[in-house]
Amino acid sequence: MSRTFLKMNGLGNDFVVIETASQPFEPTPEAIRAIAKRGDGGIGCDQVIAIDPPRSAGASAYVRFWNADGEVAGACGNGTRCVAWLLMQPAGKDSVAFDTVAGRLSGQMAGDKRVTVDMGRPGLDWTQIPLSEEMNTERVELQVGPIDAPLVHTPVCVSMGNPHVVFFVDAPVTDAFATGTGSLVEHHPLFPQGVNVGFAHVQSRDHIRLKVWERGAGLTLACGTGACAAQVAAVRRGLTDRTATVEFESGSLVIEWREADGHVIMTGPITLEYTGKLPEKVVA
Ligand SMILES: N[C@H](CCC[C@H](N)C(=O)O)C(=O)O
Repeated sequence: MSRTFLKMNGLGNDFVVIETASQPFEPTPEAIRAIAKRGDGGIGCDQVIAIDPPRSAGASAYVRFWNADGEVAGACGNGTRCVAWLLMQPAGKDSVAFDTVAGRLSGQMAGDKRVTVDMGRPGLDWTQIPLSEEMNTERVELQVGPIDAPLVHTPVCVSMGNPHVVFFVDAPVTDAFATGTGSLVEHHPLFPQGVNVGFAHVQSRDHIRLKVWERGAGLTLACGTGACAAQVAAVRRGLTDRTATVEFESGSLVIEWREADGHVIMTGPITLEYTGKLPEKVVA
C-alpha cells in the first residue's frame, strides 16, 4: 500500500508529513532514513512527522516526530506550526490543540499561512535537559577548542521537549563553523540524549541572529525549538526582553517567553510545498 504524504517546511526546515488515520505508519529507523534521504530514491527532509488520531479528549491529534537519522525527536517547533495549520484547515478553525510525547500543544492562526504555537514551558533544570551531571544550566561548564582560546564556551541549556545548548557568540557564525563545532557538541558525553546546538548572536534587546546544528539532522535552515531555546537562554542571561525576533538566513520567528505563565509562544510562517506518494519500497 503506498502512502500519501505532504511535503511542508517552516523557513526551509522541511518535513514529510503523514496522516495515519487511514494509513497506519509504524516506521523502522531505516524507513525514516530512506524517506528523509535527499536523492537516491528518498523524498528528502530534515524530519518526518506522523499525525495520528487523538489519544485523549480535547486533542485533535497525536503527533510524532523523527529526525532524518531515524531517531525519535521529542519536539519540532517548525513542524508543530505546519501540523497546527493542517489541523485547522478542514474545519476552517482558527485554533487547535494536539498532543505530542512532550505534552499538549496549541496553535492558532496568525494570518495567511502564519501560525502561533504555545510550546509550553521550557525545562531549565539539568535533569530536564538532560545533562549527565548536575550543573547550573544558565552557565554550563563546557567549551570547544583550545583550552586557552576556546571557540565557544559557557553555554546555556534549555529543554523545549528536546535538548538544546545555546552558545552566545560575538558575531553571526558561518555554516562551516556551525557544522564543525555543532557536530562536536551534538554527542558530547555531557548530553546523554544528544543535543541541538545553537549559535546565537544578540543584535539588540529584541533581535537574535541564530544558526542551529540539529541533533539527528545536521545544519538546518531554521529550527523552531532552537529559536525558543535561544530566546529563553537570552532572557535568562539578561540579554533580551521577553519578546524577540529570532532571525535565520531563511527568515524570522517571533518568540515570547511569556512572563504570566512561563509558556514560550512562537509565531512564524508555514509552507505547503506539494503532496506525494511514498514509494512502496520505502515503507513496507
Ligand atoms: N532535531 C531536533 C528535532 C527537530 C527540531 C527542529 N526542526 C525544530 O523546528 O524545532 C531534536 O532532535 O530534538
